[in-house]
Amino acid sequence: MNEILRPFDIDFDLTTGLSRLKKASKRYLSNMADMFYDTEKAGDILKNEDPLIYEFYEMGIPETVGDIAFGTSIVYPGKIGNEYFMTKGHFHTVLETAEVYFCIKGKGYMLMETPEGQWDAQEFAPGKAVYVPKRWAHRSINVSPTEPLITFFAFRADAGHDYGTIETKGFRKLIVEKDGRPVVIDNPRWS
Ligand SMILES: O=P(O)(O)OC[C@H]1O[C@H](O)[C@H](O)[C@@H](O)[C@@H]1O
Ligand SMILES: [Fe+2]
Repeated sequence: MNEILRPFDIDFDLTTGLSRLKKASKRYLSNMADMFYDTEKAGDILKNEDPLIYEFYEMGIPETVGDIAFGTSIVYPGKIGNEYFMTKGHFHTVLETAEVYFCIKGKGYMLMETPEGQWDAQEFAPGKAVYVPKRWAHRSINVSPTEPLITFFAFRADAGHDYGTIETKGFRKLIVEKDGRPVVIDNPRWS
């Protein structure tokens, strides 16, 4: 079906990243417990609580060529062990599709890697845009102890999400806190 949308607008609050008009999708620790490398720590936390790690908007844009999917993504502050709260991260199913993120609030990184093993981490700060080229898997990471990381994203609406690779192998690199600062380390569980 080639649905064509009418023009519309939507609000995103610059302090919370949330819209008053739409409901966000929420990911709790229980939805991604074994994506944090310290799975034992994640298990311990889950015995008492199930923290909200991030929220993002799926606007229901048709997944057709020529459409652009967009929304905000809000990663909350926190850590599992010394690994910061982050999104699951994904490749695009149509690998040859890029994405752009604009940081509205907070402090963090976009961690990226290609299937061939290149990796990169670009800093998020308010007013900075990060370009995720085609072929690069991407994960947002919030390194602030107090503030949410709020980004606005836009990508080709038919790109799709490929979670499988990241769910089974993880990213080659992790961003963790060491001596009070974020550092990039090799993922001990990557294989
Ligand atoms: O899909 P995740 O890796 O869980 O990240 C959550 C969301 O983050 C970003 O903002 C992307 O642009 C969305 O397409 C994605 O679904
Ligand atoms: Fe994406």
